[in-house]
Amino acid sequence: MAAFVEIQGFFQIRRQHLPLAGGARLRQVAVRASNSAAAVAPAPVVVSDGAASERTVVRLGLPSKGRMAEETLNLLKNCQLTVRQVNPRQYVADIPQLSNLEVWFQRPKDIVRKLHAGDLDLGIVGLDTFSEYGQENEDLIIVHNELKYGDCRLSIAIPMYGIFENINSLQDLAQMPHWTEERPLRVATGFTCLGPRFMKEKGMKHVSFSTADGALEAAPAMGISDAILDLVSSGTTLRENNLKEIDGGVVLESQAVLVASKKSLIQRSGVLDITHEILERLEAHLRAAVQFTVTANMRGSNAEQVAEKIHSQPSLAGLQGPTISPVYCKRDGKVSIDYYAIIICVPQKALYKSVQQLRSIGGSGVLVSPLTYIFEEETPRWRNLLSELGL
Ligand SMILES: Nc1ncnc2c1ncn2[C@@H]1O[C@H](COP(=O)(O)OP(=O)(O)OP(=O)(O)O)[C@@H](O)[C@H]1O
Ligand SMILES: O=P(O)(O)OC[C@H]1O[C@H](OP(=O)(O)OP(=O)(O)O)[C@H](O)[C@@H]1O
Ligand SMILES: [Mg+2]
Repeated sequence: MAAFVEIQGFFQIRRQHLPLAGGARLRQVAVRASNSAAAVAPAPVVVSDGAASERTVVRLGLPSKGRMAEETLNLLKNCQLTVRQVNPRQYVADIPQLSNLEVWFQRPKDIVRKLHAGDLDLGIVGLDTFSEYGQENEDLIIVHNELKYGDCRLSIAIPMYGIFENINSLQDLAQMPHWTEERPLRVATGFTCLGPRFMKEKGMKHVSFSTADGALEAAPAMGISDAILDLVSSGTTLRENNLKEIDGGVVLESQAVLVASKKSLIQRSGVLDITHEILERLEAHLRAAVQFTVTANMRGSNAEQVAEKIHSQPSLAGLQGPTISPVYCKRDGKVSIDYYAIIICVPQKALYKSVQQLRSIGGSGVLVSPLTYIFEEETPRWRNLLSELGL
C-alpha cells in the first residue's frame, strides 16, 4: 500500500480548497517582457506579494505540462492569441495581443485552487479537474464549456477476469455479495470528491476509496484495489491492463473549459473586458472550425429564383441564407447574366451531402475553403455570463 493513502469515512471527505490562502508570502515574479530587444529574456526578481486586491494585472492560468498544455497553446494561437513564453521552464508568459494580462503556467488542479484563492482570475482546465477541485465552490464559474479538446470521461473500471468476469454494469457490481462493511469494494482514484459523491447518489453501499496519482490501472492487478475510477479516452490503457468499463459507470464527460473567478470578474478592473475578448475570439474560432465556405455557380434567370432553389435543399441554408451575386459573362460582344455565384457556409460534416444537393439543383464549379472566424453579433455565452454575474 506504499503509494496509497487510505481515506477514512469517505462520505465525510472534504478537500482543502484553500491551501494557498492567507499570510504574507514571498514569490518569484518575472519582469514582463516588453517589445525591446533588451527585455526579451526577463530576469526573475523576488518581490513581496501584496494583497490580492492590489494587483492590477489580470492573470490567466494555463496547464504547465501534460496532455492539455500543447493543445491549449494551439487553441489560443488559432484565436490569434499566441502565448509568448521565453523558455519552457519559465512559468510566466504573456500574450502580446492582450495588454495587462499575465499567463501563469500551473498544474491543472493548482489552476482551480489558485482561482479560488484569488491568485488567478481566469484559467483553462479539464472539466474533470474543475469539477473535482472546484465544484462546491460558488465563486468559480465556467465561461466556455466546450473548447473541443481534452475529451475524456471519468469512468469506473473493473477487471475483466475472476469474480468480475460476468459483471457488466454498476447495478451488477452493487449486487455482488462480496461487499460488506468489513470488506467494502475498494476503489482507487485521484477523484476522491467526485467518486464518493457519485457512489452515494447511485445508492452504492460498502465502498471505500483510496487515492493515488497516475498509473491507477495497475492497482487491481497488484491487489491494491478491486476497481478504479479514472479518466478514459481511447480505452487502450484499460484494455492493456485487462480492465473494462461498466454500464452506468460514467461519472462525468469532460473536455477543456475556460473558467473564472466570479469575484475577479466583478471586482478586478480589466478582467471582464479581457474575458469578453477571449470569449469572442474562442467562439469565433470554434464556430468557424467546423464549417466550410462553399462557392458555386448556378444557372438562373434572377437572384430570387436561385435563392429559392437553394432554400429548397435542407443542407444549403447557410448561416443566415445564401449570398448571391450575378456573374457577368460576355458572349458575342454582349454582356449578359446567365449565372449567379452563390456563397454559403456548410458544416464540415455535411460537406459532401451539400455538394450533392448543389449539383442536384444545377450548381457547378463548386469551390470549398476553410473558414477562420465567424463573429456573431453577440455571443450567447457572454450574455449568459453577464446574467450569472448579475450584471
Ligand atoms: N486520456 C486522456 N485523453 C484526453 N484527455 C485527457 C486524458 N487524460 C486526461 N485528460 C485531460 O487532460 C487533463 C490533464 O491531464 P494530465 O494527465 O495531463 O494531468 P494530471 O494528471 O491531471 O496532472 P498531474 O500529473 O499534475 O496530476 C485532465 O484533467 C483531463 O481533462
Ligand atoms: O483511454 P486512454 O486513451 O488509454 O487514456 C487513459 C489514460 O490517460 C490518462 O493518463 P495519462 O496518460 O495522462 O497519464 P497519467 O496517469 O500520468 O496522468 C488517464 O489517467 C488514463 O491512464
Ligand atoms: Mg493524467
